[in-house]
Amino acid sequence: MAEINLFENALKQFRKAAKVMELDPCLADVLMHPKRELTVNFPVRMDDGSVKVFTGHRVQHNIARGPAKGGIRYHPSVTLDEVKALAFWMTWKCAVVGIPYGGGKGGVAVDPSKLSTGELERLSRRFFSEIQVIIGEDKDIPAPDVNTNAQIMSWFMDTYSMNVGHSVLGIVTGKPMDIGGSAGRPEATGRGVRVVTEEAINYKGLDAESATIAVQGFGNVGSYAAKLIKDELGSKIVALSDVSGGIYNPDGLDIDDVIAYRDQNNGVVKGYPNAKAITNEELLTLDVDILIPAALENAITMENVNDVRAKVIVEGANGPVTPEAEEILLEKGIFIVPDFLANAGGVTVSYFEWVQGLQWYFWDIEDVRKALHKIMRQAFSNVVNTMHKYNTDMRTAAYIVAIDRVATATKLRGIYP
Ligand SMILES: NC(=O)C1=CN([C@@H]2O[C@H](COP(=O)(O)OP(=O)(O)OC[C@H]3O[C@@H](n4cnc5c(N)ncnc54)[C@H](OP(=O)(O)O)[C@@H]3O)[C@@H](O)[C@H]2O)C=CC1
Ligand SMILES: O=C(O)CCC(=O)C(=O)O
Repeated sequence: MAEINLFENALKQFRKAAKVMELDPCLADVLMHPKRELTVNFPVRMDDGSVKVFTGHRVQHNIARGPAKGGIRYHPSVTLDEVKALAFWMTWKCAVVGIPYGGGKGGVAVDPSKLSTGELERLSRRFFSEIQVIIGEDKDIPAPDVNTNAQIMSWFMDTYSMNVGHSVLGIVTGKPMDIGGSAGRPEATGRGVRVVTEEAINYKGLDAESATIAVQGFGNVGSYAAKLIKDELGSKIVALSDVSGGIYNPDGLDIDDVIAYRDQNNGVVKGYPNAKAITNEELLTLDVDILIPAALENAITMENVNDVRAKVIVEGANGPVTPEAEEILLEKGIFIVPDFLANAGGVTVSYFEWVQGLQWYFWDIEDVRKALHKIMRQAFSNVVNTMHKYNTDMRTAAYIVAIDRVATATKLRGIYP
């Protein structure tokens, strides 16, 4: 299979929307370029006394509407192009939900499961110090993404705070609540997925309680999405997976039980007793009402798109469907809630966390959830209305809403006519 360049794919989506909305080509040009790209190669002392050099990146795609915002990922396949694509999507994500940020993203090419806790801490602190030249609570605010978590955010916050000599809560989001994290941030991306799934169910005239759902990826996003959709919408989660493979039960899985099993089983769902084992490939092509890819990018490509049978796809992950595969899904009439709308719940609660940190005043979880639901519902409705207005698909409509906001800010700030 030809190598997929994630940034090129992201630009293809953008160009499609720019054409539909007849965006000024000069503006399109500036909006397609990342503002800053920083690559750092940095040494980390390993437990055996040796020193290894790691490579990481931080990209700020656009800062017209506010500071750059976006997570940091640890994964062996991290590249600059991947981080550029993820930063690009963050710009549209923040704009589509109307929070005052631009887009940023970071990543380190590393398999964290191969590091001891000490090595992971040293790598995290050194990487954060290396990118400190471009980050700041009013410049660029990192957060968790794949394989990073609240502990790593604590090390980031502590490293920055040590370097400047006082505690800076607003430098990073996704922190534990004891050091300025927000109630509801761990569940936030999954909760946002739950809200747009409910909206999609209503929009498509499906019945929430009889709807069958398959979720690929059982980490932060996938596990909370599965739990909240089952608990709050009453839908049947019939299949789940992680990198080790999938599990399937046509009567519906008990998500709390699967989470408990995973937590006692080295973090994997493989071997869960009350279900049949399936592969990740089989999960993606199950005959379900709703498919939620919530693992990594490029899950649905030209290789498997013709086998996809879901009626609705809610993209929990960033970039799970390639542009070519999407055209086929759209021809088949499959309704897709695009990534930067579907998974915007995380950055929305990160925004709440940042605001709380700047004010040193913290909200109750009920207030966080209420504000999140309102923003996600409003964003879904804006995108559906735009889809009808332009007679287009949901992703293109989401780009149109978001591009319009960033273009307006860019024009107001000058330079462009
Ligand atoms: N965390 C957040 O707030 C947000 C995350 N996202 C996006 O959501 C996606 C998931 O992120 P998140 O949940 O945070 O990451 P996590 O690291 O918490 O979880 C990732 C999950 O995906 C699984 N996985 C990895 N590779 C594969 C594969 N090839 N096939 C099946 N499953 C796989 C992992 O399995 P295993 O554990 O076995 O490796 C794990 O269950 C990413 O695209 C991320 O960018 C988007 C918005 C916000
Ligand atoms: O919470 C955040 O700031 C960003 C999370 C993220 O990286 C994403 O939405 O892809």
